Amino acid sequence: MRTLITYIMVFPRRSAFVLFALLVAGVAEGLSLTALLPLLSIAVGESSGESGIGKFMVDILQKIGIEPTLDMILIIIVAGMFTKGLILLLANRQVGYTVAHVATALRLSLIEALLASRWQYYLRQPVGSLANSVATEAYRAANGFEHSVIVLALAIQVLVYAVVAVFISWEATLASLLIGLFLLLVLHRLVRATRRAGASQTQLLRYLLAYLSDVLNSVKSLKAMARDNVADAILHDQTKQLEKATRHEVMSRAALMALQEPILAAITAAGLYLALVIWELSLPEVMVMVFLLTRILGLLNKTQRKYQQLAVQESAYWALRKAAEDAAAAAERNSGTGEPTLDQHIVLQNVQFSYGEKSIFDNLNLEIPIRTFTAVTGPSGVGKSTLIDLLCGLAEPDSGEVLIDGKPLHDIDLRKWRHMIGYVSQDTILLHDTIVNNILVGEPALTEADAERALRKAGAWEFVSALPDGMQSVVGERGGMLSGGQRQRIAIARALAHDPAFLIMDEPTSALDPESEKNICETLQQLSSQLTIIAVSHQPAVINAADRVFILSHGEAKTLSHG
Ligand SMILES: Nc1ncnc2c1ncn2[C@@H]1O[C@H](COP(=O)(O)OP(=O)(O)OP(=O)(O)O)[C@@H](O)[C@H]1O
Repeated sequence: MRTLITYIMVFPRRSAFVLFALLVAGVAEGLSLTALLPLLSIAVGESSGESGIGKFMVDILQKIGIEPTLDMILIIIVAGMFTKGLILLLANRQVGYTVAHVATALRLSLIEALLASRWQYYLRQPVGSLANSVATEAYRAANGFEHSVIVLALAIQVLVYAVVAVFISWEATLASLLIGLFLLLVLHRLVRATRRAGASQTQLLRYLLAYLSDVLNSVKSLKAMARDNVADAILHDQTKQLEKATRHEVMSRAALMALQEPILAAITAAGLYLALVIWELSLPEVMVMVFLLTRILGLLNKTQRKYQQLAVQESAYWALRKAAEDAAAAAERNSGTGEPTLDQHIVLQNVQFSYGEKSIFDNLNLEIPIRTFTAVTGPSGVGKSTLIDLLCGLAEPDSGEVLIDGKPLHDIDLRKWRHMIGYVSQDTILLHDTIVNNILVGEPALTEADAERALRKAGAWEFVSALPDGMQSVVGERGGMLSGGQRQRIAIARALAHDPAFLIMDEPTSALDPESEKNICETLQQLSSQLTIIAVSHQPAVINAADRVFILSHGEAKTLSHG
């Protein structure tokens, strides 16, 4: 029930629209069936001109100039059904479009919240379970939306039907509704069982996909050590559990379907016996009772089946919504509005930083003047990458300041500051695409001329222009058709394409041979006359090429002087 209400509150306009479409279809059906009333009134022995709803219908028909003969009434019923079919077609189309829209809206809300979340939060999210949220959960949640609107439309239809039925026989209507409610209550256990099965499917799918993506990412090393069977066993086990949950769902669904009809038949048979044998009602009266009973109960049964389907899918909606809400709660702070400039220096002043209990910097102080090449070195795990995160605003100091031209970074518009940064990560992965696309990576503001200029600056133009297809050459899977040094130059060109003022490089030469490393270092030295560079590195060649070197140790930075 909560899901149903929530869906409608989250998508009010679309729900109203779909509901309206479904109701119009229902009313069309209702109207065409109302035309049955004169027939029924004849059936119960009322002469069509005397009293009640039959007379009402006859009057209306006569007023619009239609004589209520049997053939005319039958034509109206059939025409009504055709109209209903047409309206239903339009309504279903609307439902389909809306479901697609709901899935897209849910996906986007999660993706946007995640991309806007703090880096530390983002790092903790398993990729597989995110992929699962965006793919399966959004799809299931959108189907849940469809079912909830249908449940609502059917419930309203039951109500409308009951109102019409009261005019024919209030006793039969009351009896139908009471029996219907009793049936709903008796079979509700099956709905609850389906809900539990749906919730465990949602949970298991998350685990399974999170684990699967981890395994697939490291499959080579697992295979090489013949340990893929362990992963295989775990995946096998999780898949089996998922199958079990699906079986429970299928069983409850099938049981509900299977039980509804016989119970309904038994009730109808008992009613018939009572009416005909014990109460000795007339056959036409009994016919009316049976007609209303089966119609109302049929609709109620259908409502419950749809509600059961909603119960399977609702957990996907809640899981997805929780993921999006958690990500939104962990949104990156960007309260700064200051316009960034980089005309003087970047300074870290008395910076303290820790990951939870683990202290990384106690009192970090360092200065990076503009148009210099600064190298940062230190033992593994000392906090070099963390320093870079602080400079980009991906991490915030617990105390102390990151100052850009003397302005605290938290007062500066973070996005504008990041636009001024060119970043080359430790593990740059080139896309299986052309060189130019690898440099522009879809940035609409950049042109091929920017890519060429960046390649020249990165010292890569010589080898790129010598390729048969130049910048249009495809680099292969992960850039496999280029050498390590060439890949690194493409990565540098990518970081330079938007003309950054500050170039950050994490281990720029760790995978290179001495010759390529020397070339990259020369390029960085040349570039430092135009922009500010910081490179994290263990490599002596980089340290020697830099203008200034800081060694991180014990939470502080010490300057290394060299000639
Ligand atoms: N997101 C995180 N949550 C908790 N601890 C972290 C996180 N990121 C890094 N650490 C820890 O903080 C310490 C510093 O990590 P960092 O990656 O900055 O070191 P590093 O000097 O760059 O190491 P390396 O040279 O091995 O890349 C490490 O001990 C690491 O385990």
